[in-house]
Amino acid sequence: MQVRQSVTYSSIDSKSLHDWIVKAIAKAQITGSPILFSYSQSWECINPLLLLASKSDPQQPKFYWEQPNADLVLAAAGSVAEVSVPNHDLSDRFDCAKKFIRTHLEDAIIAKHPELDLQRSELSIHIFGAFSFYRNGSNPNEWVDLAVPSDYQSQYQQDYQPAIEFPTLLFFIPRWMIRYTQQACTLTLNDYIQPWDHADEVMDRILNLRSHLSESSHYESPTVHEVNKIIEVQGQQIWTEIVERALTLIHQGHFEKVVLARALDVLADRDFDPFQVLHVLRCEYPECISFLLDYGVGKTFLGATPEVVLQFKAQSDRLWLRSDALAGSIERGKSVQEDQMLGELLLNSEKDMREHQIVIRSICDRLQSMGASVDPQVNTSLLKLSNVQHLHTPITAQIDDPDWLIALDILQQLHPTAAVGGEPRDRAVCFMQQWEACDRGWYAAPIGWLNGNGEGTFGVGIRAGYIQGDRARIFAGAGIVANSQVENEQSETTIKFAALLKALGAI
Ligand SMILES: C=C(O[C@H]1C=CC=C(C(=O)O)[C@@H]1O)C(=O)O
Repeated sequence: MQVRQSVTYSSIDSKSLHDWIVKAIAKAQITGSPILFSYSQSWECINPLLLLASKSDPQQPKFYWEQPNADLVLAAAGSVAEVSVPNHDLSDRFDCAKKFIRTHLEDAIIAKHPELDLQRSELSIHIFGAFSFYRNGSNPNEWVDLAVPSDYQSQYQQDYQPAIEFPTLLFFIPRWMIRYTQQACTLTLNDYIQPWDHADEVMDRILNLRSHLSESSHYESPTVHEVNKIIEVQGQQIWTEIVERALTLIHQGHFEKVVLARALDVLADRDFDPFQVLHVLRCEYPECISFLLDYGVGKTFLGATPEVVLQFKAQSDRLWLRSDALAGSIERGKSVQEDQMLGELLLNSEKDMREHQIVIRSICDRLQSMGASVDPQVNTSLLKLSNVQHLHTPITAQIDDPDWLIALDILQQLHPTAAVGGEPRDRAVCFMQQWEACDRGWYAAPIGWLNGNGEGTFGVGIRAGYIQGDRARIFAGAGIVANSQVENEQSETTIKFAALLKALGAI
């Protein structure tokens, strides 16, 4: 990927910026604590992904989000504040996320270039991050009847400890962010201002960063790698046995549905370039959200997800909510006729509709349990992606609450939906945690952004994987219900893997 990046910017109003900084220092002195300061101006940017690739330091956190159907691209790097909850920490991660947001956004000063054509209420500090699939401290031994036999554990699981460990919560406020829509492109620079800071020094810090971003740059992807090995982490035979075991438990009434994932390790002769991989995904899957999260330690989680677990927007004392029910899959046809025939087959499949209805029901029940009123109008249609088609039902709801941070409680309640967990959830998740050989990490978990205006979107981290140097671990899961056929579920996951395998240059 060798593309010239040319960036220009409108001339900054130094006087106005200086005045804002003086105000922020005065506020920091009055409160006796640092103040988050955010400055936005219009920006001209040809390609935010290239800007991120060329201007971010490998040690810095980075986030990229491209959602064509919402006309939104966000690219951000660096960190002025972050919170992470490691695996062994038993704190409530959703509570930690809420505290983090409150602490940092409460007294923040939000400033803008006088010529930026946006209301101050439209500007906001954005926070990016992800949760892991499993909550910390969850106990997989809760139901002995779902437990794995000890010989299975020793035989298959010990070699497959996660190669890459991700925290159960990671949220960060970036040092800079590009927000790109068809109408406008804005650059936001964030800084923490201390009571003892001098306005001129803060000005220098902000202007230096802006100049760095505005210098024309050039990004050249590292030499093209070659994939030399693909390893099925658990072995196909074992996955088949797990699906059979799940089917037995479904027939015995232990649960109705469980979503079981396979993982592949893809090894190359040199390092993968995550930006290049994401670039392929964003071109191939424009109906999906392309995302990348790298928390600055050489590990990147990326993918192109067709599924939103929660989108929210605060308006007065009300929060508008949307969640996707996505479950039931079939391949794409080689001709228009075959494709239509396969689509009809999926829409009329009793097994797939049942699998899908379980997801709709579980999302609606959980929204209602939080006090939300769910819109009764639900329409199921086909979502066609390059490699696969799905049954898709968007669910919308509203909740009256003056505190938009209730969105995080709702997210906690929704995750994992029955599209990536199962039903009843606790039993299904207990089974998955014990039988799947490798930790899901951030796979199939919420990843996304929110801002201080009470808006946010969290996608489900599927069609995704981790990249660390010359190795990648990718995941694909399938919902198992009564009447699922093991071979069909296996081929469904193979079709789903194709997205990442292609982007990694493995097929
Ligand atoms: C769990 C995955 O897909 C979910 C989303 C859509 C369709 C699914 C299915 O048909 O099984 C899965 O529930 C995955 O891609 O890893």
